[in-house]
Amino acid sequence: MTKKTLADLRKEIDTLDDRLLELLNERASRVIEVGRLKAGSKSDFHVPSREREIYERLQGQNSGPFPNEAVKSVFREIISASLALEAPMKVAFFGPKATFTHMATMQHFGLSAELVPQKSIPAVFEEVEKGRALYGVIPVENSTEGMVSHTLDMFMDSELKINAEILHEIHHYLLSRTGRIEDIKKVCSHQQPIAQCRNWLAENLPNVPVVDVASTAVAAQIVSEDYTAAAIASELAASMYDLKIVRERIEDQVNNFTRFLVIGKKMAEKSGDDKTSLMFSVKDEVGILYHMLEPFAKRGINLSKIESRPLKKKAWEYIFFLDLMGHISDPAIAAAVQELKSCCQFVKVLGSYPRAK
Ligand SMILES: C=C(O[C@@H]1C=C(C(=O)O)C=C[C@H]1O)C(=O)O
Repeated sequence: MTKKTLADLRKEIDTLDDRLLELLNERASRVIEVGRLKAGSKSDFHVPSREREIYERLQGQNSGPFPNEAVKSVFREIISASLALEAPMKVAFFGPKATFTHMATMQHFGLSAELVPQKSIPAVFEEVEKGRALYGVIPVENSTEGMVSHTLDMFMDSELKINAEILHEIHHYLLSRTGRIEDIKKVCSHQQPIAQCRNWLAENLPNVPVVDVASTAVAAQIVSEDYTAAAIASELAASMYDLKIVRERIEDQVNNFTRFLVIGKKMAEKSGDDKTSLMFSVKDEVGILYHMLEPFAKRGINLSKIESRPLKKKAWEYIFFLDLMGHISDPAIAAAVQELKSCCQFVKVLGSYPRAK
């Protein structure tokens, strides 16, 4: 058999791409039909449980060599683009553009959703509450810096539900106009990334002043107008502000993850591998901390997090935030939450949603 030449192989790839494109258009026309049916029955356009089913089915049957992770990324974009044909989907996120929240939002919703940056966490809640966006994305905790208390506080007065969580690995990039480390006379960033890259800066740019600014995106913007400055920011900021990467992954700590929440008006459907978030305040009694955990312990329910925040309206009273494994529609969890109500002033279910992997 004669060996295929580069030209032969490229010709075959072109034919395969033609078939893929044809199939994508065939798929898109079915999605448009689904959209018409949904409009007729007034049902939800965006169905995350169906999307999950598609990813899981395809990843389960993929025999390679196309990587399984890429199956999900490719189909996320196909679904994102198809969904945009049914109805435009607006998602508000805590901006500005090129922040880690922006990257996490793109990772979750794909590139065809309309992503709208908001100036504050309360503004994200408001966009969703007023129906101007279908979902909102906000940061809730960082594996090295801890909880974003502002996000937790917002749930005290809001009826929005947590629909999903997104785990995003944080990498910091040193960016500048020239891309040359010797040109750098000043480094700008938000105080959190500065703290997370402290050792790297001390070792590599010991005599360069570090200036803290409002966000990594503001830092990137400053640097886009100053050849002697560098920003610590996301990889996305490099392309958005036309900057060069001086050094990549300069964070001191490996395994630096931020967890984001997707909020919406409805409760997410059960996926079979879910988490539930609760918020409650307890009566001021002896042994109350023991009693509030008892309903979960005796049913063998796994708690993954407990946080307390001062109840602002009253000194020395606290609100608890609890994450547990399982869905609120599971009988054991529903019973535990019911029992918790007997020792609490109030209990609010913030949402049941698929656990991020
Ligand atoms: C086509 C549908 O609508 C949307 C688009 C999907 C897709 O492209 O496969 C899947 C789920 C929905 O978010 C559907 O509900 O089946």
